Amino acid sequence: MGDEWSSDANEAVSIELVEADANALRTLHRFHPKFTYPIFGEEERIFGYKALDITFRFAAHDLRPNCIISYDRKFPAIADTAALDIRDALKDFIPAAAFAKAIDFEETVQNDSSAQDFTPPGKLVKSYSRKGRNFEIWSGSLLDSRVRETINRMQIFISFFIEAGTPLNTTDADWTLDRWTVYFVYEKSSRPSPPTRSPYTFIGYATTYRFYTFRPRYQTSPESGDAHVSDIVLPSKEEITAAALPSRLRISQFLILPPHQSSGHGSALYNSIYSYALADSTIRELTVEDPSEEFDMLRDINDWKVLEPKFAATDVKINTSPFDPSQKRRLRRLPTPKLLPIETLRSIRSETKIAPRQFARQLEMYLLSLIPFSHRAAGGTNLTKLLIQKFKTSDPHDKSYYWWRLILKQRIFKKNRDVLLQLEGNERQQKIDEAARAQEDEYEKLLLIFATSKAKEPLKNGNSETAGEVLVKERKRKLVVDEDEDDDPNSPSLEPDAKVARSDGKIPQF
Ligand SMILES: CC(=O)SCCNC(=O)CCNC(=O)[C@H](O)C(C)(C)COP(=O)(O)OP(=O)(O)OC[C@H]1O[C@@H](n2cnc3c(N)ncnc32)[C@H](O)[C@@H]1OP(=O)(O)O
Repeated sequence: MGDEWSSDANEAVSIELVEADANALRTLHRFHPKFTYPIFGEEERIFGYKALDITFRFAAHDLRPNCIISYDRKFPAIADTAALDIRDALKDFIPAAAFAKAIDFEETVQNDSSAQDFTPPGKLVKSYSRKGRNFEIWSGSLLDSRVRETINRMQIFISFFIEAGTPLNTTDADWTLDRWTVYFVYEKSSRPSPPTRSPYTFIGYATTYRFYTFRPRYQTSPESGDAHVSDIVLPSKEEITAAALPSRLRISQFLILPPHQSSGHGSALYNSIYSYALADSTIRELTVEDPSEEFDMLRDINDWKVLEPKFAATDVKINTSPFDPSQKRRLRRLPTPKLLPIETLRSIRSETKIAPRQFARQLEMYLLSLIPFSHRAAGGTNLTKLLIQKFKTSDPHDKSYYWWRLILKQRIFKKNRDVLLQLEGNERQQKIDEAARAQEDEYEKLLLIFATSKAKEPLKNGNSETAGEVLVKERKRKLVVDEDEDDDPNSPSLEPDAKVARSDGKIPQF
Protein backbone atom coordinates (compact mmCIF):
# COMPACT_ATOMS: atom_id res chain seq x y z
CA MET A 1 0.00 0.00 0.00
CA GLY A 2 2.80 2.42 1.04
CA ASP A 3 4.66 3.24 -2.18
CA GLU A 4 1.62 3.10 -4.41
CA TRP A 5 0.01 5.97 -2.48
CA SER A 6 3.15 7.89 -1.66
CA SER A 7 4.65 10.71 -3.77
CA ASP A 8 8.10 12.28 -3.84
CA ALA A 9 7.27 15.76 -2.53
CA ASN A 10 10.11 17.46 -4.43
CA GLU A 11 8.69 16.14 -7.70
CA ALA A 12 5.03 16.65 -6.82
CA VAL A 13 5.59 20.32 -6.03
CA SER A 14 6.21 22.81 -8.85
CA ILE A 15 6.73 26.55 -8.81
CA GLU A 16 5.68 28.79 -11.66
CA LEU A 17 6.26 32.47 -12.32
CA VAL A 18 3.39 33.80 -14.42
CA GLU A 19 2.50 37.09 -16.09
CA ALA A 20 -0.43 38.62 -17.96
CA ASP A 21 -0.45 38.02 -21.70
CA ALA A 22 -2.75 38.81 -24.64
CA ASN A 23 -5.54 36.37 -23.72
CA ALA A 24 -4.46 34.35 -20.72
CA LEU A 25 -1.64 34.03 -18.17
CA ARG A 26 1.73 33.01 -19.56
CA THR A 27 4.19 30.84 -17.60
CA LEU A 28 7.66 32.37 -17.65
CA HIS A 29 9.43 29.67 -15.63
CA ARG A 30 8.51 26.36 -14.07
CA PHE A 31 10.83 24.56 -11.64
CA HIS A 32 10.84 22.22 -8.63
CA PRO A 33 11.93 22.91 -5.07
CA LYS A 34 15.27 21.62 -3.79
CA PHE A 35 13.92 20.78 -0.34
CA THR A 36 10.47 20.08 1.06
CA TYR A 37 11.41 18.49 4.38
CA PRO A 38 10.44 21.55 6.48
CA ILE A 39 6.87 21.11 5.19
CA PHE A 40 6.44 17.42 4.48
CA GLY A 41 8.99 15.84 6.85
CA GLU A 42 12.47 14.34 6.68
CA GLU A 43 11.54 11.75 4.01
CA GLU A 44 10.15 14.45 1.71
CA ARG A 45 7.21 12.23 0.80
CA ILE A 46 3.46 12.84 0.76
CA PHE A 47 1.16 9.96 1.60
CA GLY A 48 -2.34 9.35 0.30
CA TYR A 49 -2.56 10.47 -3.35
CA LYS A 50 -2.11 9.13 -6.87
CA ALA A 51 -0.75 11.44 -9.60
CA LEU A 52 -0.39 14.24 -7.08
CA ASP A 53 0.50 17.71 -8.37
CA ILE A 54 0.93 20.81 -6.17
CA THR A 55 1.61 23.90 -8.24
CA PHE A 56 2.47 27.23 -6.68
CA ARG A 57 1.95 30.07 -9.12
CA PHE A 58 3.38 33.51 -8.37
CA ALA A 59 2.67 36.69 -10.30
CA ALA A 60 6.15 37.49 -11.66
CA HIS A 61 6.10 41.12 -10.46
CA ASP A 62 4.34 41.33 -7.07
CA LEU A 63 4.54 37.63 -6.20
CA ARG A 64 0.82 37.27 -5.53
CA PRO A 65 0.61 33.50 -4.81
CA ASN A 66 -1.83 30.81 -5.81
CA CYS A 67 -1.69 27.12 -4.91
CA ILE A 68 -3.42 24.42 -6.94
CA ILE A 69 -3.56 20.89 -5.54
CA SER A 70 -4.69 18.15 -7.94
CA TYR A 71 -4.59 14.34 -8.00
CA ASP A 72 -6.27 11.36 -9.65
CA ARG A 73 -7.23 9.47 -6.48
CA LYS A 74 -7.12 10.02 -2.73
CA PHE A 75 -6.52 7.19 -0.25
CA PRO A 76 -9.76 6.35 1.60
CA ALA A 77 -9.04 6.67 5.33
CA ILE A 78 -8.77 3.34 7.20
CA ALA A 79 -8.61 3.53 10.99
CA ASP A 80 -5.69 5.87 11.80
CA THR A 81 -4.27 5.84 8.27
CA ALA A 82 -5.39 8.77 6.16
CA ALA A 83 -4.06 10.91 3.34
CA LEU A 84 -1.99 13.90 4.43
CA ASP A 85 -4.02 17.09 4.75
CA ILE A 86 -1.89 19.11 2.31
CA ARG A 87 -3.52 22.47 2.93
CA ASP A 88 -3.01 22.01 6.64
CA ALA A 89 0.67 21.12 6.08
CA LEU A 90 1.12 24.28 4.00
CA LYS A 91 -0.81 26.71 6.17
CA ASP A 92 2.24 28.03 8.08
CA PHE A 93 4.24 28.52 4.89
CA ILE A 94 2.00 30.45 2.51
CA PRO A 95 -0.69 33.12 3.06
CA ALA A 96 -4.27 31.83 3.23
CA ALA A 97 -5.09 33.94 0.13
CA ALA A 98 -2.96 31.53 -1.91
CA PHE A 99 -5.80 28.99 -1.69
CA ALA A 100 -8.24 31.27 -3.54
CA LYS A 101 -9.84 29.73 -6.64
CA ALA A 102 -7.44 29.41 -9.56
CA ILE A 103 -9.82 31.34 -11.82
CA ASP A 104 -9.94 34.28 -9.38
CA PHE A 105 -6.13 34.42 -9.27
CA GLU A 106 -5.93 34.27 -13.07
CA GLU A 107 -8.48 37.07 -13.50
CA THR A 108 -6.78 39.27 -10.91
CA VAL A 109 -3.35 38.97 -12.50
CA GLN A 110 -4.61 39.11 -16.09
CA ASN A 111 -6.69 42.25 -15.43
CA ASP A 112 -4.39 44.09 -13.00
CA SER A 113 -4.62 47.67 -14.28
CA SER A 114 -1.96 48.83 -11.77
CA ALA A 115 0.66 46.33 -13.03
CA GLN A 116 2.14 48.74 -15.60
CA ASP A 117 2.98 51.21 -12.81
CA PHE A 118 4.31 48.57 -10.42
CA THR A 119 7.75 49.22 -8.94
CA PRO A 120 9.47 46.77 -6.57
CA PRO A 121 9.19 47.57 -2.85
CA GLY A 122 11.69 49.95 -1.24
CA LYS A 123 14.03 52.18 -3.22
CA LEU A 124 16.22 51.53 -6.23
CA VAL A 125 19.84 50.94 -5.14
CA LYS A 126 21.51 49.54 -8.25
CA SER A 127 20.92 48.96 -11.97
CA TYR A 128 23.02 46.65 -14.13
CA SER A 129 22.87 44.90 -17.49
CA ARG A 130 23.75 41.34 -18.51
CA LYS A 131 23.67 40.16 -22.11
CA GLY A 132 21.52 43.09 -23.22
CA ARG A 133 18.96 42.63 -20.43
CA ASN A 134 18.40 45.15 -17.64
CA PHE A 135 18.21 44.36 -13.95
CA GLU A 136 17.56 46.40 -10.83
CA ILE A 137 18.16 45.90 -7.12
CA TRP A 138 15.71 47.53 -4.72
CA SER A 139 15.94 47.59 -0.95
CA GLY A 140 13.70 48.51 1.94
CA SER A 141 13.18 48.00 5.65
CA LEU A 142 10.89 45.24 6.87
CA LEU A 143 8.98 48.04 8.56
CA ASP A 144 7.74 49.05 5.09
CA SER A 145 4.37 47.33 4.58
CA ARG A 146 5.03 46.58 0.88
CA VAL A 147 8.33 44.92 1.75
CA ARG A 148 6.55 42.87 4.41
CA GLU A 149 3.74 41.85 2.09
CA THR A 150 6.18 40.67 -0.57
CA ILE A 151 8.19 38.69 2.00
CA ASN A 152 5.00 37.09 3.35
CA ARG A 153 3.99 36.04 -0.15
CA MET A 154 7.23 34.26 -0.97
CA GLN A 155 8.60 33.07 2.38
CA ILE A 156 7.97 29.51 1.22
CA PHE A 157 11.01 29.92 -1.08
CA ILE A 158 13.22 29.80 2.04
CA SER A 159 11.94 26.33 2.92
CA PHE A 160 12.17 25.25 -0.73
CA PHE A 161 15.73 26.44 -1.45
CA ILE A 162 17.73 27.39 1.64
CA GLU A 163 18.84 24.42 3.72
CA ALA A 164 17.92 24.90 7.41
CA GLY A 165 16.53 28.35 6.54
CA THR A 166 13.76 29.68 8.74
CA PRO A 167 11.07 32.14 7.63
CA LEU A 168 11.18 35.68 9.05
CA ASN A 169 8.77 36.75 11.75
CA THR A 170 7.09 39.68 10.05
CA THR A 171 4.86 40.43 13.04
CA ASP A 172 7.68 41.44 15.39
CA ALA A 173 7.79 44.81 17.14
CA ASP A 174 8.60 47.78 14.87
CA TRP A 175 11.95 48.18 16.59
CA THR A 176 12.98 44.67 15.51
CA LEU A 177 11.42 44.87 12.04
CA ASP A 178 13.46 47.99 11.34
CA ARG A 179 16.69 46.04 11.86
CA TRP A 180 15.88 43.93 8.82
CA THR A 181 16.60 45.20 5.32
CA VAL A 182 15.35 43.26 2.32
CA TYR A 183 17.03 43.44 -1.10
CA PHE A 184 15.08 42.43 -4.20
CA VAL A 185 16.55 41.67 -7.62
CA TYR A 186 14.23 42.26 -10.58
CA GLU A 187 14.59 42.15 -14.32
CA LYS A 188 13.11 45.26 -15.95
CA SER A 189 11.97 44.46 -19.43
CA SER A 190 11.66 47.05 -22.17
CA ARG A 191 9.66 44.78 -24.50
CA PRO A 192 6.17 45.98 -25.48
CA SER A 193 3.53 44.40 -23.29
CA PRO A 194 -0.21 44.33 -22.73
CA PRO A 195 -1.39 47.16 -20.42
CA THR A 196 -1.89 44.78 -17.47
CA ARG A 197 1.61 43.31 -17.54
CA SER A 198 4.36 44.76 -15.37
CA PRO A 199 7.81 45.25 -16.89
CA TYR A 200 9.28 43.79 -13.65
CA THR A 201 10.06 40.09 -13.07
CA PHE A 202 11.31 38.77 -9.75
CA ILE A 203 14.79 37.15 -9.85
CA GLY A 204 15.87 36.76 -6.21
CA TYR A 205 16.29 38.44 -2.87
CA ALA A 206 18.35 38.68 0.30
CA THR A 207 17.72 39.82 3.86
CA THR A 208 20.16 41.46 6.25
CA TYR A 209 19.93 42.02 9.96
CA ARG A 210 21.77 44.58 12.11
CA PHE A 211 23.30 43.37 15.38
CA TYR A 212 24.23 46.03 17.84
CA THR A 213 27.94 45.75 18.64
CA PHE A 214 29.13 46.98 21.99
CA ARG A 215 32.29 49.03 21.74
CA PRO A 216 33.66 49.70 25.21
CA ARG A 217 35.62 52.88 25.81
CA TYR A 218 38.66 52.45 28.00
CA GLN A 219 39.93 54.92 30.59
CA THR A 220 43.36 54.73 32.15
CA SER A 221 43.52 55.14 35.90
CA PRO A 222 45.90 58.00 36.81
CA GLU A 223 47.01 56.12 39.98
CA SER A 224 47.69 52.61 38.76
CA GLY A 225 47.95 53.20 35.01
CA ASP A 226 45.51 50.28 34.47
CA ALA A 227 42.90 50.58 31.75
CA HIS A 228 39.28 49.90 32.60
CA VAL A 229 35.97 50.23 30.79
CA SER A 230 34.59 53.71 31.35
CA ASP A 231 31.08 54.23 32.66
CA ILE A 232 28.50 53.23 30.12
CA VAL A 233 25.74 55.73 29.46
CA LEU A 234 23.10 54.22 27.24
CA PRO A 235 21.15 56.67 25.08
CA SER A 236 17.42 56.80 25.75
CA LYS A 237 15.07 54.83 23.50
CA GLU A 238 13.75 58.06 21.95
CA GLU A 239 17.21 59.19 20.97
CA ILE A 240 18.28 56.13 19.02
CA THR A 241 17.22 54.18 15.97
CA ALA A 242 18.54 50.76 14.97
CA ALA A 243 20.15 52.29 11.90
CA ALA A 244 22.24 54.69 13.97
CA LEU A 245 23.85 52.18 16.35
CA PRO A 246 27.26 50.62 15.73
CA SER A 247 26.42 47.27 14.19
CA ARG A 248 27.51 44.09 12.58
CA LEU A 249 25.49 43.42 9.44
CA ARG A 250 24.50 39.80 8.92
CA ILE A 251 23.26 38.38 5.63
CA SER A 252 20.53 36.07 6.78
CA GLN A 253 18.79 34.73 3.69
CA PHE A 254 20.03 34.87 0.15
CA LEU A 255 18.36 33.35 -2.88
CA ILE A 256 18.52 33.62 -6.64
CA LEU A 257 15.69 31.57 -8.18
CA PRO A 258 16.95 28.46 -10.03
CA PRO A 259 16.20 29.66 -13.61
CA HIS A 260 18.42 32.70 -12.98
CA GLN A 261 21.33 31.08 -11.13
CA SER A 262 24.90 31.16 -12.49
CA SER A 263 24.21 34.36 -14.43
CA GLY A 264 26.00 36.77 -12.09
CA HIS A 265 22.91 37.97 -10.18
CA GLY A 266 24.16 36.52 -6.89
CA SER A 267 27.39 38.50 -7.27
CA ALA A 268 25.48 41.68 -8.15
CA LEU A 269 23.28 41.26 -5.07
CA TYR A 270 26.16 40.39 -2.74
CA ASN A 271 28.17 43.38 -3.98
CA SER A 272 25.20 45.71 -3.45
CA ILE A 273 24.94 44.61 0.16
CA TYR A 274 28.71 44.85 0.57
CA SER A 275 28.78 48.39 -0.92
CA TYR A 276 26.07 49.41 1.50
CA ALA A 277 28.04 47.97 4.44
CA LEU A 278 31.20 49.79 3.29
CA ALA A 279 29.43 53.12 2.89
CA ASP A 280 27.60 53.02 6.24
CA SER A 281 29.95 54.24 8.97
CA THR A 282 27.87 52.55 11.70
CA ILE A 283 28.54 49.09 10.24
CA ARG A 284 31.77 47.48 11.39
CA GLU A 285 31.67 44.20 9.53
CA LEU A 286 29.60 42.04 7.22
CA THR A 287 28.86 38.49 8.35
CA VAL A 288 26.79 35.64 6.91
CA GLU A 289 24.43 33.32 8.76
CA ASP A 290 25.14 29.67 8.15
CA PRO A 291 26.28 29.99 4.52
CA SER A 292 25.63 27.15 2.08
CA GLU A 293 28.51 25.75 0.02
CA GLU A 294 27.26 27.64 -3.05
CA PHE A 295 27.11 30.85 -1.07
CA ASP A 296 30.64 30.33 0.25
CA MET A 297 31.81 30.09 -3.34
CA LEU A 298 30.03 33.30 -4.29
CA ARG A 299 31.44 35.06 -1.24
CA ASP A 300 34.99 33.76 -1.74
CA ILE A 301 35.03 34.83 -5.37
CA ASN A 302 33.77 38.32 -4.62
CA ASP A 303 35.81 38.93 -1.46
CA TRP A 304 38.93 37.83 -3.33
CA LYS A 305 38.35 40.61 -5.86
CA VAL A 306 38.44 43.08 -2.94
CA LEU A 307 41.22 41.62 -0.82
CA GLU A 308 43.75 40.24 -3.29
CA PRO A 309 44.67 43.69 -4.70
CA LYS A 310 44.93 45.08 -1.15
CA PHE A 311 47.24 42.29 0.02
CA ALA A 312 49.33 42.77 -3.12
CA ALA A 313 49.50 46.57 -2.78
CA THR A 314 50.72 46.33 0.82
CA ASP A 315 53.15 43.49 0.03
CA VAL A 316 51.62 41.12 2.55
CA LYS A 317 53.77 37.99 2.80
CA ILE A 318 55.18 35.52 5.30
CA ASN A 319 58.44 36.58 6.90
CA THR A 320 60.35 33.33 6.40
CA SER A 321 63.08 34.21 8.92
CA PRO A 322 61.28 35.23 12.08
CA PHE A 323 64.24 34.26 14.30
CA ASP A 324 67.71 35.69 14.80
CA PRO A 325 69.89 33.22 12.77
CA SER A 326 72.64 33.25 15.43
CA GLN A 327 70.22 31.84 18.01
CA LYS A 328 69.74 28.10 18.12
CA ARG A 329 66.15 27.41 18.99
CA ARG A 330 63.45 24.83 18.95
CA LEU A 331 60.02 25.94 17.90
CA ARG A 332 57.79 26.14 20.95
CA ARG A 333 55.11 28.55 19.88
CA LEU A 334 54.13 29.93 16.50
CA PRO A 335 55.71 33.42 16.30
CA THR A 336 52.68 34.89 14.47
CA PRO A 337 53.51 38.59 15.08
CA LYS A 338 56.94 38.01 13.54
CA LEU A 339 55.65 35.93 10.66
CA LEU A 340 52.87 38.24 9.52
CA PRO A 341 52.44 42.05 9.27
CA ILE A 342 49.72 42.09 11.93
CA GLU A 343 49.10 45.86 11.94
CA THR A 344 48.78 46.04 8.14
CA LEU A 345 46.35 43.12 8.21
CA ARG A 346 44.32 44.68 11.01
CA SER A 347 44.01 47.88 9.04
CA ILE A 348 42.97 46.06 5.82
CA ARG A 349 40.36 44.11 7.75
CA SER A 350 38.89 47.13 9.41
CA GLU A 351 38.85 49.07 6.12
CA THR A 352 37.23 46.24 4.13
CA LYS A 353 34.83 45.20 6.95
CA ILE A 354 35.27 41.52 6.11
CA ALA A 355 34.43 39.25 9.06
CA PRO A 356 37.41 37.69 10.93
CA ARG A 357 37.06 34.07 9.81
CA GLN A 358 36.43 34.99 6.20
CA PHE A 359 39.36 37.40 6.31
CA ALA A 360 41.63 34.68 7.73
CA ARG A 361 40.55 32.27 4.97
CA GLN A 362 41.23 34.82 2.26
CA LEU A 363 44.60 35.69 3.78
CA GLU A 364 45.59 32.02 3.96
CA MET A 365 44.55 31.60 0.35
CA TYR A 366 46.57 34.64 -0.69
CA LEU A 367 49.68 33.51 1.20
CA LEU A 368 49.35 30.07 -0.39
CA SER A 369 49.09 31.65 -3.84
CA LEU A 370 52.46 33.40 -3.29
CA ILE A 371 54.21 30.04 -2.90
CA PRO A 372 55.12 28.57 -6.31
CA PHE A 373 52.83 25.64 -7.12
CA SER A 374 55.70 23.12 -7.26
CA HIS A 375 56.51 23.93 -3.61
CA ARG A 376 52.96 23.09 -2.40
CA ALA A 377 51.46 19.67 -1.60
CA ALA A 378 49.14 19.91 -4.63
CA GLY A 379 52.17 20.60 -6.84
CA GLY A 380 54.01 17.52 -5.54
CA THR A 381 56.51 19.07 -3.12
CA ASN A 382 58.51 16.65 -0.98
CA LEU A 383 56.62 16.94 2.31
CA THR A 384 58.64 14.27 4.11
CA LYS A 385 61.83 16.23 3.49
CA LEU A 386 60.17 19.50 4.46
CA LEU A 387 58.90 18.10 7.72
CA ILE A 388 62.36 16.82 8.65
CA GLN A 389 64.07 20.09 7.80
CA LYS A 390 61.21 22.28 9.04
CA PHE A 391 61.93 26.03 9.10
CA LYS A 392 65.66 25.32 8.80
CA THR A 393 65.26 24.33 5.15
CA SER A 394 67.47 26.48 2.89
CA ASP A 395 64.82 26.95 0.18
CA PRO A 396 62.82 30.17 0.83
CA HIS A 397 59.66 28.77 -0.85
CA ASP A 398 59.81 25.62 1.27
CA LYS A 399 60.23 27.82 4.33
CA SER A 400 57.17 29.83 3.37
CA TYR A 401 55.17 26.67 2.86
CA TYR A 402 56.31 25.25 6.21
CA TRP A 403 55.18 28.38 8.05
CA TRP A 404 52.00 28.59 5.98
CA ARG A 405 50.89 25.14 7.08
CA LEU A 406 51.47 26.03 10.71
CA ILE A 407 49.52 29.30 10.40
CA LEU A 408 46.59 27.32 8.98
CA LYS A 409 46.81 24.65 11.68
CA GLN A 410 46.98 27.25 14.40
CA ARG A 411 43.71 28.81 13.20
CA ILE A 412 42.06 25.39 12.99
CA PHE A 413 43.22 24.61 16.51
CA LYS A 414 42.02 27.93 17.94
CA LYS A 415 38.64 27.63 16.27
CA ASN A 416 38.07 24.08 17.59
CA ARG A 417 40.06 24.39 20.79
CA ASP A 418 37.41 23.08 23.21
CA VAL A 419 36.61 20.00 21.14
CA LEU A 420 40.24 19.25 20.31
CA LEU A 421 41.44 19.48 23.90
CA GLN A 422 39.10 16.65 24.81
CA LEU A 423 40.92 14.30 22.43
CA GLU A 424 44.06 12.27 23.06
CA GLY A 425 47.25 13.70 21.56
CA ASN A 426 47.46 11.45 18.49
CA GLU A 427 43.79 11.70 17.68
CA ARG A 428 43.91 15.46 18.10
CA GLN A 429 46.90 15.67 15.81
CA GLN A 430 45.13 13.54 13.23
CA LYS A 431 41.98 15.69 13.34
CA ILE A 432 43.97 18.90 12.86
CA ASP A 433 45.93 17.33 10.00
CA GLU A 434 42.76 16.16 8.27
CA ALA A 435 41.06 19.52 8.64
CA ALA A 436 44.16 21.34 7.38
CA ARG A 437 44.46 19.04 4.38
CA ALA A 438 40.77 19.50 3.47
CA GLN A 439 41.10 23.26 3.83
CA GLU A 440 44.23 23.35 1.70
CA ASP A 441 42.50 21.31 -1.02
CA GLU A 442 39.60 23.75 -0.98
CA TYR A 443 42.01 26.69 -1.35
CA GLU A 444 43.74 24.99 -4.26
CA LYS A 445 40.40 24.53 -6.03
CA LEU A 446 39.44 28.15 -5.43
CA LEU A 447 42.84 29.43 -6.59
CA LEU A 448 42.33 27.41 -9.73
CA ILE A 449 38.95 29.06 -10.31
CA PHE A 450 40.46 32.52 -9.70
CA ALA A 451 43.34 31.77 -12.08
CA THR A 452 40.95 30.49 -14.76
CA SER A 453 38.75 33.56 -14.69
CA LYS A 454 41.78 35.90 -14.66
CA ALA A 455 43.96 34.31 -17.29
CA LYS A 456 41.74 34.63 -20.33
CA GLU A 457 44.24 36.05 -22.80
CA PRO A 458 45.54 33.60 -25.44
CA LEU A 459 49.15 32.44 -25.09
CA LYS A 460 51.65 34.28 -27.28
CA ASN A 461 53.37 31.17 -28.77
CA GLY A 462 50.63 30.49 -31.30
CA ASN A 463 48.94 28.01 -28.96
CA SER A 464 45.16 28.61 -29.07
CA GLU A 465 44.87 27.76 -25.36
CA THR A 466 44.82 30.54 -22.79
CA ALA A 467 47.32 30.72 -19.95
CA GLY A 468 44.44 29.90 -17.60
CA GLU A 469 43.47 26.76 -19.49
CA VAL A 470 47.02 25.44 -19.43
CA LEU A 471 47.26 26.14 -15.71
CA VAL A 472 43.95 24.44 -15.06
CA LYS A 473 44.96 21.28 -16.95
CA GLU A 474 48.29 21.12 -15.17
CA ARG A 475 46.81 21.57 -11.71
CA LYS A 476 43.84 19.30 -12.22
CA ARG A 477 46.23 16.50 -13.06
CA LYS A 478 48.31 17.10 -9.95
CA LEU A 479 45.29 17.38 -7.66
CA VAL A 480 43.89 14.07 -8.83
CA VAL A 481 47.26 12.33 -8.27
CA ASP A 482 47.40 13.64 -4.74
CA GLU A 483 43.86 12.56 -3.94
CA ASP A 484 44.60 9.04 -5.14
CA GLU A 485 47.74 8.88 -2.99
CA ASP A 486 45.78 9.98 0.06
CA ASP A 487 43.39 7.09 -0.42
CA ASP A 488 46.22 4.56 -0.30
CA PRO A 489 46.44 3.19 3.25
CA ASN A 490 50.06 2.11 2.65
CA SER A 491 51.28 5.54 1.61
CA PRO A 492 53.38 7.33 4.23
CA SER A 493 51.69 9.99 6.34
CA LEU A 494 52.22 13.40 4.84
CA GLU A 495 51.85 15.12 8.19
CA PRO A 496 54.49 13.97 10.67
CA ASP A 497 54.86 17.37 12.43
CA ALA A 498 53.56 15.95 15.69
CA LYS A 499 54.31 19.01 17.78
CA VAL A 500 51.21 20.74 16.57
CA ALA A 501 49.14 19.17 19.32
CA ARG A 502 50.20 17.98 22.75
CA SER A 503 48.76 15.06 24.62
CA ASP A 504 48.77 16.77 28.02
CA GLY A 505 45.76 18.94 27.27
CA LYS A 506 47.76 22.15 26.91
CA ILE A 507 47.73 24.52 23.95
CA PRO A 508 49.93 23.06 21.22
CA GLN A 509 53.43 24.52 21.02
CA PHE A 510 54.93 25.14 17.62
C1 LIG B 1 23.02 33.10 3.96
C2 LIG B 1 22.31 32.11 3.11
O1 LIG B 1 21.16 32.29 2.80
S1 LIG B 1 23.18 30.79 2.52
C3 LIG B 1 22.14 30.12 1.27
C4 LIG B 1 22.43 30.70 -0.06
N1 LIG B 1 21.36 30.32 -0.97
C5 LIG B 1 21.29 29.12 -1.54
O2 LIG B 1 22.14 28.25 -1.41
C6 LIG B 1 20.04 28.91 -2.35
C7 LIG B 1 20.28 28.32 -3.73
N2 LIG B 1 21.36 28.98 -4.48
C8 LIG B 1 21.31 30.28 -4.88
O3 LIG B 1 20.40 31.04 -4.57
C9 LIG B 1 22.42 30.76 -5.77
O4 LIG B 1 23.00 29.69 -6.43
C10 LIG B 1 23.55 31.51 -4.99
C11 LIG B 1 22.97 32.67 -4.26
C12 LIG B 1 24.25 30.60 -4.01
C13 LIG B 1 24.56 32.01 -6.04
O5 LIG B 1 23.94 32.92 -6.89
P1 LIG B 1 24.26 32.95 -8.46
O6 LIG B 1 23.49 34.03 -9.08
O7 LIG B 1 24.02 31.58 -9.00
O8 LIG B 1 25.82 33.27 -8.44
P2 LIG B 1 26.65 33.99 -9.59
O9 LIG B 1 26.14 33.61 -10.93
O10 LIG B 1 26.74 35.43 -9.28
O11 LIG B 1 28.05 33.28 -9.38
C14 LIG B 1 28.99 33.83 -8.53
C15 LIG B 1 30.37 33.46 -9.04
O12 LIG B 1 30.62 32.13 -8.71
C16 LIG B 1 31.11 31.46 -9.84
N3 LIG B 1 30.79 30.10 -9.63
C17 LIG B 1 29.70 29.64 -9.04
N4 LIG B 1 29.77 28.29 -8.96
C18 LIG B 1 30.95 27.94 -9.50
C19 LIG B 1 31.62 26.71 -9.70
N5 LIG B 1 31.09 25.54 -9.30
N6 LIG B 1 32.82 26.71 -10.30
C20 LIG B 1 33.36 27.88 -10.69
N7 LIG B 1 32.79 29.06 -10.52
C21 LIG B 1 31.59 29.09 -9.93
C22 LIG B 1 30.43 32.13 -10.98
O13 LIG B 1 31.10 31.91 -12.19
C23 LIG B 1 30.52 33.56 -10.54
O14 LIG B 1 31.83 34.08 -10.77
P3 LIG B 1 32.03 35.50 -11.50
O15 LIG B 1 31.29 36.49 -10.63
O16 LIG B 1 33.51 35.69 -11.50
O17 LIG B 1 31.42 35.32 -12.84
